[in-house]
Amino acid sequence: MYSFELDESPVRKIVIAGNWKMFKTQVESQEFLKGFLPTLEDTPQDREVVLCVPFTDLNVLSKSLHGSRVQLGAQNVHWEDSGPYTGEISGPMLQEIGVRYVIVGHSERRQYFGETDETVNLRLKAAQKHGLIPILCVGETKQQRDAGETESLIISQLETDLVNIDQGNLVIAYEPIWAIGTGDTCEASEANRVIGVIRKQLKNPDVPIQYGGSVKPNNIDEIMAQPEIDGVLVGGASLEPASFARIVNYK
Ligand SMILES: O=C(CO)COP(=O)(O)O
Repeated sequence: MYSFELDESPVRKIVIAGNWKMFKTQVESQEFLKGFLPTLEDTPQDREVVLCVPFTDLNVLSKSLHGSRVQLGAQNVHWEDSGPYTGEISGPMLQEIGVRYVIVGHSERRQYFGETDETVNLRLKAAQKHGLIPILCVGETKQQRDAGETESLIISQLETDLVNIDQGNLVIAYEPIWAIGTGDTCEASEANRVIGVIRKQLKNPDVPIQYGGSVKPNNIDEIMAQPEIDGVLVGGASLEPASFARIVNYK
């Protein structure tokens, strides 16, 4: 069984993505690249490296990343192509400036900005319609974990989020909310187990599934050694060139 999985797994893409959240002005983003881009010289080619940056940084980074191996990502996308939606950004706007990935349904959007599984589903469809690869975030709170609801919660998120979504053009990130920004990383073996549960829910078992939540230079090697984990979505540790470089260049 295990060797069967090993034979099958090379088709799964490895995606190492930084989520800058609401950090870095344009000037700061350029400073970051000066330190970060030179560290990618020996990074194995089979790893996709992505930076998901604030909307205001996208245009300038699109130019600075041109010719580099780093893919540009946004952190949200609206479901309409255009319209009276103050404060929102659409798929065509992202696509036109060279954005390749977009985070959808991050727990901070769900928690602070009223994102629901229904709106997550609409945003996923819009991303795919415009040739963007969505990174769908799912994960449980501490309370849900303590109540033994981790699996049922994630299964219910996926059921709604993935209605009519092309699973050939998708990344999923398992981000337990209690592990985000807390330094309280989920045990690598437990993240591996939950990601296995997620994979069983999918029609396409080759969807890359990342782990996110307090990923750091000192735990990346153990996380990436897990057979089910196809990459990471990194918050705080993606803000410093040296720490994100160590993560991207995991052993
Ligand atoms: O939310 C996250 C990535 O999307 C994780 O954030 P931290 O890596 O800062 O815990």
